[in-house]
Amino acid sequence: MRGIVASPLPVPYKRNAKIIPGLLANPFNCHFSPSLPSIHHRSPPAFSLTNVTNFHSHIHSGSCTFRLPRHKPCQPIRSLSSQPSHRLDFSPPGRPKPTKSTTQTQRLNYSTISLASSSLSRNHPHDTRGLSQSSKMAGPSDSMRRKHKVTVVGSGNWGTTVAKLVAENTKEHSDIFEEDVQMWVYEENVTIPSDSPHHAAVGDKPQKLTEVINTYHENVKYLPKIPLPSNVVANPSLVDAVKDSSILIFNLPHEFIGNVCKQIKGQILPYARGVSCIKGVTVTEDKVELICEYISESLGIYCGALSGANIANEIANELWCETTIAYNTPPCDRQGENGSNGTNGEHRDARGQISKTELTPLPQEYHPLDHAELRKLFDRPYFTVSMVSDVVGVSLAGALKNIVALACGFIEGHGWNMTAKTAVMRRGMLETIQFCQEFFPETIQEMTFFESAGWSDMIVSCTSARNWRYSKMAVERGVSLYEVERTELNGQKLQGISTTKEVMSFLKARGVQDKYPLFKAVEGIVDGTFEVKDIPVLFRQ
Ligand SMILES: NC(=O)c1ccc[n+]([C@@H]2O[C@H](COP(=O)([O-])OP(=O)(O)OC[C@H]3O[C@@H](n4cnc5c(N)ncnc54)[C@H](O)[C@@H]3O)[C@@H](O)[C@H]2O)c1
Ligand SMILES: O=P(O)(O)OC[C@H](O)CO
Repeated sequence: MRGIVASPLPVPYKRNAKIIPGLLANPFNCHFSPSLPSIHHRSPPAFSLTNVTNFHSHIHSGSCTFRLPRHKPCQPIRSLSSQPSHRLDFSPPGRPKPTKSTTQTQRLNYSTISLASSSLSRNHPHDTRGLSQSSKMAGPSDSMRRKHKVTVVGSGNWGTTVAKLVAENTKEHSDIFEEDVQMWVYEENVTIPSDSPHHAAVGDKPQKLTEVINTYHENVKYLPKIPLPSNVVANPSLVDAVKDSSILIFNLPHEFIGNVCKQIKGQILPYARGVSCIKGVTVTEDKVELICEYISESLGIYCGALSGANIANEIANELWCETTIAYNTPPCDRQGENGSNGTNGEHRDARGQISKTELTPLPQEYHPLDHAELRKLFDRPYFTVSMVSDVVGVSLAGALKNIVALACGFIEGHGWNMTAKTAVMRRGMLETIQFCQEFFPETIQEMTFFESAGWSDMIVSCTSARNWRYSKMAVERGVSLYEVERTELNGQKLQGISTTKEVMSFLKARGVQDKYPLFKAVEGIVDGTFEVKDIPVLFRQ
């Protein structure tokens, strides 16, 4: 995996302006209402950046219509009731509807186009209909089943927040999960802040972060002032933290995942399953890989992806939001009615191909692990989980929005406001979708961009998350992003710079960087070869 080699952002972000050619116009006309009570569509929207003209969107009440470019044939408009699979599922704050609702199942089926051949349907990796029921009918009774042990690998701002909510759920579902949740902490010495109630006990004497967490049940450095459940167990040993865990939740800045995987390869249960909450990509020479795929291949396990419009501090304070989990239960984890696993360890990768990684089936003595169980692990009254199958859309939307968030910070730091930012968000989303279509055409499902992992994350990231906030600050202060990260973030990481560098190095290796003018401009601004003031020029070409 390539390291992060972003050169420091030169002070002014301006001189030597280079005009970058060719932002493309837009592919679809979209009308939508904020409440989206129904959707009428002519066909799944085509988001291609080619053949596109006159993008415009406006809000009106009552419906959302995707209009294809004129030359494309349209199917008859069907009402929501006759086409529930396209329905956007808005659960109100509080407990979500039962997992196996018709809507949910049918919506999941929409995300199956590339693999939905009849010969595959029996072990269709995306089809979860009735799975829990059959799983529960088969094999040992629930009370006899082995519980899943859960480890969160990472303990930053988001890692600690996810450990908190997962630990609340393991307690609540202690029939399925072991109550204690291991949380691997990259050990460091911390000083307890003077305004903390724990300060009096130790003063300014440096303490080990793991000991502080386990004593005071608070991550004073990365998630201060949030009480953690006592069943979150901080562990400074990575190998010990993952030992015997059947569920591994990866949650650390993406630049560290390579080293983590190296350390735990061969040290985990062969049938462990993963969920990556990491927003980023890995690039090796001219190959781009999803983080969850990288984890799968490095460790020989299946790994899904969690991503959404999620500001850790808000969720830690139990302010409601939603998220998206993409998980394709491997066929070998589906227990048949006779209690036997469905197949050998074959499963499909993010490109829809048979994966080179042969999985070890999850033993039947365990509770099955599918959408229903994952929802039990992650869903909270303040954290509504939507389960989908599109790992590509969920992973890449989560990674690429960080590039766009930097652009929006630059824009605002320059003095422009919300209207300019929405223009940049729109362009950024088009390039994101183009990227997915160009490099993962086999499996990408455009409806994913209407999940929390899609547009919602784009909006929140460009208006209130760290990559936006600190790139704005860097421009306002005329200092580099690295400088701001070092002085303002107290050890937290901005994922946008490294993602920009990695994505651009991949695009350049392919010779297609000019097809992504906004991404290219962000790299130019970071490197000092493009001026923020010239961003509008991109929109005129
Ligand atoms: N913070 C959020 O609001 C949020 C929300 C959603 C997703 N995410 C994503 O979650 C992932 C994790 O981010 P975060 O916010 O928890 O992290 P963070 O930026 O808050 O913290 C940095 C973490 O990296 C660890 N670290 C430092 N050096 C390390 C090393 N050499 N090896 C391993 N770990 C090291 C630190 O101990 C710390 O836990 C990122 O991909 C991020 O984009 C973050
Ligand atoms: O704070 P950021 O910029 O890392 O973004 C946090 C989340 O990804 C927003 O959904």
